[in-house]
Amino acid sequence: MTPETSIPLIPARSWAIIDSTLREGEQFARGNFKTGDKIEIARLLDAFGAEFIEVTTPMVGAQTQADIRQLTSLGLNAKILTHVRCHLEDVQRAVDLGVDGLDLLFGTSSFLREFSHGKSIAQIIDTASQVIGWIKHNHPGLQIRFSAEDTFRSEEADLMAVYRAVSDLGVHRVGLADTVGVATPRQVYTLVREVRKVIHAECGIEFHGHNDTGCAVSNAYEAIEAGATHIDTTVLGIGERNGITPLGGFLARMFTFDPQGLIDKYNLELLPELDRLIARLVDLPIPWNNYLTGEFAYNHKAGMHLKAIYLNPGAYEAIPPGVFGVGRRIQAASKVTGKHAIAYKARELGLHYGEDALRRVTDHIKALAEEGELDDAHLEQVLREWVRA
Ligand SMILES: CC(=O)SCCNC(=O)CCNC(=O)[C@H](O)C(C)(C)COP(=O)(O)OP(=O)(O)OC[C@H]1O[C@@H](n2cnc3c(N)ncnc32)[C@H](O)[C@@H]1OP(=O)(O)O
Ligand SMILES: O=C(O)CCC(=O)C(=O)O
Ligand SMILES: [Mg+2]
Repeated sequence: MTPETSIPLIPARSWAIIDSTLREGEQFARGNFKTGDKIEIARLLDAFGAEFIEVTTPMVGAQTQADIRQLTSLGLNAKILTHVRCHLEDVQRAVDLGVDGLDLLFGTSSFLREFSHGKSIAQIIDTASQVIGWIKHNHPGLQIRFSAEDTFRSEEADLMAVYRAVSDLGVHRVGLADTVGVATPRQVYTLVREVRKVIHAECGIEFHGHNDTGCAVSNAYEAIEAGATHIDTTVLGIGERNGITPLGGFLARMFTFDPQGLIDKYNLELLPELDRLIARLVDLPIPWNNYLTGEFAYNHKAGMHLKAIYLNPGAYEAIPPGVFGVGRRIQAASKVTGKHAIAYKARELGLHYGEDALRRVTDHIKALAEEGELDDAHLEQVLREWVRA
């Protein structure tokens, strides 16, 4: 079987991951990583192939500063960015910690202008100009990103003024942040296209999407379709409230467009280890329906599915689990099973039935399962006894 040819090609080389487990993830209810945890997370993300790792602002305190220093001295391939307010003091504290870049932000919505920092758009641009100017003059090698926090509740004219100004000031990326998770995929697509028109061609576009309304993955996808170059993720999606675009969900989405590109770019089989590591550190189970690595993400049960799965797993799987280091589970013991699944199970046990016997044992198994749970061991027992009977 050849894959569907109508799937568009979005080359994996056209975008990069900024994993923010060590920044947004620290804003998760149970995210409070110790130095050793941070090193373990950073090393695993680096081994996975994440292009960027975003860490918390050094303004948090002395321990966080020391941790950033440790992380930047690990010699990772991933570039380390620190997330700081657009404020000279924060920036000056950050530049000596060995980071590769600074992710600046300033809220542009009326909510944040009124209730967070109290600055007008003109004052935001003026401050951005001072801060960016200072970085470029004193630390020209640092990457600079400027994000308009709460982008999707900001006035479009204000946004365009801010993005045009910071692009003219020479930032490497601008950021669009769906801070309260309210944006729809179409809004994200449209706004990214608009922003592209006012910034310089070499300036990247980053998207940061919260998941309050369940659109974090689709919004990240739409951002890329519209020309975004960088997507913020966290492992398992941890972050403020119910979090942001999860690394695994985002990769699952993008895999379908350019499987080989993803395989070449990342060590995808490390994803389960990353998910397990973060689940352990935040003391929560991996959700049962988690993208790719959830306990039942590759569980197949219905008879109609099983018949086809045995012939070609691609019939009911968009993404082959082995690529991400996970296995599939065939659940043949249930009331929704069918004769093909039962024949297959029997063959695995070295048992063979004629057509009639297969129909009868299948019906018997379905009836048993309708009365109560039937596990694999019980199914095996029934199949063996049936042959002897
Ligand atoms: C949507 C997001 O996730 S944004 C990132 C959120 N990240 C963080 O908050 C990082 C962790 N934060 C901290 O450790 C602390 O909040 C600090 C060190 C940054 C600041 O601490 P404090 O001085 O005690 O201030 P506090 O947190 O109560 O209030 C926020 C301050 O930041 C200011 N501020 C908010 N946004 C910005 C901005 N983009 N640029 C500059 N200043 C800003 C506010 O005006 C307020 O300062 P003010 O008291 O002078 O008005
Ligand atoms: O800096 C950014 O772009 C994102 C900040 C953030 O976490 C948010 O707006 O939700
Ligand atoms: Mg956020």
